[in-house]
Amino acid sequence: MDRIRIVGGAQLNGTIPISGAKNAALPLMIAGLLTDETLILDNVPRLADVAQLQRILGNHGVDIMAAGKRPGDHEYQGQTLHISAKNIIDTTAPYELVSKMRASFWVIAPLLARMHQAKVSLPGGCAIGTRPVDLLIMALEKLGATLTIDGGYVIAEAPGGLKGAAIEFPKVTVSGTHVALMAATLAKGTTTISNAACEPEIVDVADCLNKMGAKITGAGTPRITIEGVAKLHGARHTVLPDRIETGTYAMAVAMTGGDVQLSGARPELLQSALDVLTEAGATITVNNDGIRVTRNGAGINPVTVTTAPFPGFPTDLQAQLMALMACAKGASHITETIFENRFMHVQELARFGARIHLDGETATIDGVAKLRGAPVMATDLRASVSLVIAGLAAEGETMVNRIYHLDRGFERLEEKLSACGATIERISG
Ligand SMILES: CC(=O)N[C@H]1[C@@H](OP(=O)(O)OP(=O)(O)OC[C@H]2O[C@@H](n3ccc(=O)[nH]c3=O)[C@H](O)[C@@H]2O)O[C@H](CO)[C@@H](O)[C@@H]1O
Ligand SMILES: C=C(OP(=O)(O)O)C(=O)O
Repeated sequence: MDRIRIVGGAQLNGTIPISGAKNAALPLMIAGLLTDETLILDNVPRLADVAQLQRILGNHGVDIMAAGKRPGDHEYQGQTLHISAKNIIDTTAPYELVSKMRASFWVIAPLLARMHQAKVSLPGGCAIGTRPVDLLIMALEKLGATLTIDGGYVIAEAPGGLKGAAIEFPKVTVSGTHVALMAATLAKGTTTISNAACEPEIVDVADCLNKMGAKITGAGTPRITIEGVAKLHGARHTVLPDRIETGTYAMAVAMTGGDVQLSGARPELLQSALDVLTEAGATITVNNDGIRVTRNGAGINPVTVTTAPFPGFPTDLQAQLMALMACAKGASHITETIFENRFMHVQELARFGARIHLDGETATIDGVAKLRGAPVMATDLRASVSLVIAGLAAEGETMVNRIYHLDRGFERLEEKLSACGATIERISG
């Protein structure tokens, strides 16, 4: 199994290009199932999750052509995918494929909307909580589908097609909103989604669906309205920049000190995190090319932060913030409200000498003057990268084991960080 070796202590200085967002690219690829014409997606990141979804879509009969750099592209352009679901040959998404990645479960929505049937294994994904799919099932039932669970599979049927309905989510759910949105585009009549997730990735998917001929208004607000159409067509769409990757590198710079340009980043996608970083003592400047993060000399101020759905502080940056606060001048408090078990990084950060006390959903972090490198490993994506950040700031050598999760969500992590002066390398085997 691959590992990442880091020798910490150096400041980060230079430019980091921000990739397309994993959490937008995945539902956008899935939306390709809604049409028999070709959907072209630009700026798709090269990630293990994207490759895995290509396999899953391939199993349904989808043709995917990947093109790399084109003349005129700058060095770090993401890949372009041509997704053609002309013939869907299989409406089953098997356990072996779906269990590796949570978002793959969402294929249930377009399959049901277009083919009126789907059999999809219950999902896997990051181990950060129980992560049920009851609200996704509720939304599809509201749209007139019949769903049963048998042998670990959700079997969904809507023989006469889906019908528009009023869907109200009792809690904000990104997955529920994606599924309801995609399914409703081809339903007969009008659907309203209340208490919808407002995450930028939902807006990106809605924008793409509208380019494909869907009639969606209100995406980015808690109330989305979808007027169903009989057919969607092909379109071309560019995946928005990854706000979690942006926030992760911003926190890395805040922790090590230095001066880094996050090229292509969009500040409005992570304002709450940028505000927290400013409070912590980093200087954030917005310019034409993205966001510049600097921290010179001064120490890190402690903060009190609670994760919340967008536009609140994202749960996907909670672990990284905790790494940063491990070196703050005083006690910080971080409360996780989205996932009940997203603290797997606490015991690993302790290996660096971090002092973190967990009480229910709140972690108290007593900052220490210096972290020291250590062998560590993590069981989820953002926890893994929090260990990389801690390793960059720690004195001495850190070995991050079991880096499979990192490859799911961070494109060319070692390359981007070494270009800014970090000593970081992948050790294969
Ligand atoms: C691929 C992707 O985009 N993943 C993101 C997505 O995950 P995901 O879409 O899985 O997260 P949700 O917003 O759906 O989950 C939020 C909360 O609702 C609960 N819930 C969800 C569905 C359901 O049927 N029943 C239920 O109880 C979940 O357990 C969780 O406690 O949004 C999360 C919250 O911003 C992010 O951390 C993930 O990175
Ligand atoms: C939790 C995440 O991914 P997933 O929902 O695919 O597990 C994530 O992107 O941080």
